[in-house]
Amino acid sequence: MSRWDSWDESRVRVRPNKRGSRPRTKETPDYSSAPLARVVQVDRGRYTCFLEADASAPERVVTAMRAKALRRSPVVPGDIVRLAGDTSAAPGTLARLVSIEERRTLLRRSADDTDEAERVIVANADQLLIVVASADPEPRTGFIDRALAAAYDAGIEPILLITKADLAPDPTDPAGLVSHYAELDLPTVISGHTADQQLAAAAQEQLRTMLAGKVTVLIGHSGVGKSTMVNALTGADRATGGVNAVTGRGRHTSSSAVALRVEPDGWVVDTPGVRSFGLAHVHPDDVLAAFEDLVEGSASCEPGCRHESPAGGCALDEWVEQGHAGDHGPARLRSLRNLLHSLQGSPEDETEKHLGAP
Ligand SMILES: Nc1nc2c(ncn2[C@@H]2O[C@H](COP(=O)(O)OP(=O)(O)OP(=O)(O)O)[C@@H](O)[C@H]2O)c(=O)[nH]1
Ligand SMILES: [Zn+2]
Repeated sequence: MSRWDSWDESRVRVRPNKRGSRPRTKETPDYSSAPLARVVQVDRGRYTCFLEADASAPERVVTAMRAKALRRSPVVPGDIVRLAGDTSAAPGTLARLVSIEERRTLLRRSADDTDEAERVIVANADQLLIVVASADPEPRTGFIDRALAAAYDAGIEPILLITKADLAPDPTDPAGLVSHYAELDLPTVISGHTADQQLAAAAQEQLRTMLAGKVTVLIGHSGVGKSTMVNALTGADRATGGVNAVTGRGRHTSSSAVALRVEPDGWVVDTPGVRSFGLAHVHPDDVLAAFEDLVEGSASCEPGCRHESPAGGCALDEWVEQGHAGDHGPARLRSLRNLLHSLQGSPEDETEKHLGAP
């Protein structure tokens, strides 16, 4: 056990509050003036945190460990935390992570669909960027539907990124995905290589605009082009599949999510170990809530309706037939049912085979 693990929070001396007014016990020190930081990576009990510039220091990346009092509190990338102790970021220093701010959103997954024990992937995300390739590998709507359901459940805005449009016969609607999701109000970006194997600039600019000021989580199967896009947007030098094929070694040094900055004020979170979602924790009503044009129609559903069919007591079919959701109502209901159906399917392989792994 390191000395950090045995650090007793109750014995930490805290400087007297300047205002001198707030009561404080030695069991619960007041950390409300400790600097806030964003957790960008978690690796075996070490938390890499990003601190904005303040009066005393420029922006910096600080490594922290959890204070004893937080030993049972999960801390995930995207968490906003307070740091005490040495926050200088000088080599060899460790700060103490002393509190976790309330999370605005939580992107979770279940270990599998029958396991209710859910796991948090990322905190405080605003957007989920669902990345699929036009081809190589072929896109699967089941994967997209599951990701959409997870996003709606978490209250996170989904965006669809279709890569490798250069490999598609119709680059304006690669793999027919644009028309397939036409009823969903799903912002969609289409990207591809130009003739000289460079990423088309237009898609990068479009994404850059959508990512500004937001925390955006990327999810997609191996090889769809996530690293290629992340590198282009962040300037980060993350290994890509191509490089990897040359070295023949597994490319991920860590399977944990990592947040990278998109200048000037956006963040992308890459989730190398997560390729799909178990959705056991997602309730149909949380998915329905994202369908603002349909949700009102559920007022006449049987209590506890899972919105599967009129036979099951669902009032949505009648509502849509009566035209309440407009011309697109029937198609929207079909989209909703696709997503709800995906809640029952089994999750795809969540573990990823690393290139070069035995
Ligand atoms: N033709 C084409 N190839 C692309 C495009 N974007 C990426 N690629 C290639 O697809 C391969 C995989 O890209 P990566 O960025 O490593 O994919 P990834 O999603 O990060 O894959 P993992 O790291 O395994 O999860 C690389 O050889 C890229 O050069 C594209 O728009 N068009
Ligand atoms: Zn219903």
